[in-house]
Amino acid sequence: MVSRKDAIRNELRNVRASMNVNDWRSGSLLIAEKAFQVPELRHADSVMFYLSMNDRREVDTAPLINLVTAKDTVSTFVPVSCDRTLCAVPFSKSDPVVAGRFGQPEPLHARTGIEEVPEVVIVPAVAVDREGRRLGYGMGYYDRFISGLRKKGGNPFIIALVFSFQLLDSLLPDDPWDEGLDCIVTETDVVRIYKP
Ligand SMILES: Nc1nc2c(c(=O)[nH]1)N(C=O)[C@@H](CNc1ccc(C(=O)N[C@@H](CCC(=O)O)C(=O)O)cc1)CN2
Ligand SMILES: Nc1ncnc2c1ncn2[C@@H]1O[C@H](COP(=O)(O)OP(=O)(O)OP(=O)(O)O)[C@@H](O)[C@H]1O
Repeated sequence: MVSRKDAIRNELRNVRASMNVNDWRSGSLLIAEKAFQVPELRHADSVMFYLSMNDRREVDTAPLINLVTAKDTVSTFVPVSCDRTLCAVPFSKSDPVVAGRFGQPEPLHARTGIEEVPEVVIVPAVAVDREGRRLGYGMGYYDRFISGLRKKGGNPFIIALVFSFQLLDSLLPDDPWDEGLDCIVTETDVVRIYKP
């Protein structure tokens, strides 16, 4: 049976994959500029990015990585999959990358075992809603990772980067393990989610 999450996921993945390269590139640039206006990111000392799967038209993180790392005091991390969760490994933009298990770029020389909780975590998404729910590829990697950071006592600020067609007006299904977003950035909007 196809769950409601799977149905939305399949539909939005297809729409996204059909974006033409110019719209993807210009949209990603606008999203980077907007995201860099978010104070929590602009002033962060440590940030975890994702390395985008550009063929799938995930929002390209390269322009944002350039903006954030222009200040060379910022520690930057990217995820590598370890067991059923993610590890944050230090990353510089000149580091060589290779395709991971699902085709996601990962640093060739991943230094794991870093316990630091990044102040800001930039997450990819297939779809999000205005209350901060997020759908990914459906394997729960980011949910497990973020809940693990909270168990360590961290309180990272979570920002999703999406194209505006991925920000839905209807609400996504909410499962008990879903970790909420703090902020959503599209080409046209910054949506902050207020949690009472
Ligand atoms: N760019 C990027 N990096 C990322 C993620 C991501 O969503 N995007 N991740 C987010 O978690 C983590 C990697 N996890 C991923 C999990 C599944 C798939 C994926 O494409 N799955 C296949 C199905 C694979 C299978 O069933 O064996 C698919 O959906 O087509 C990709 C990444 C960390 N790095
Ligand atoms: N904290 C957690 N502990 C144990 N299992 C979890 C946890 N979070 C998620 N899962 C499992 O992960 C699976 C996928 O969850 P979901 O469909 O919400 O993924 P997603 O948010 O779309 O994926 P991703 O986070 O990888 O981008 C679920 O079957 C769920 O049981």
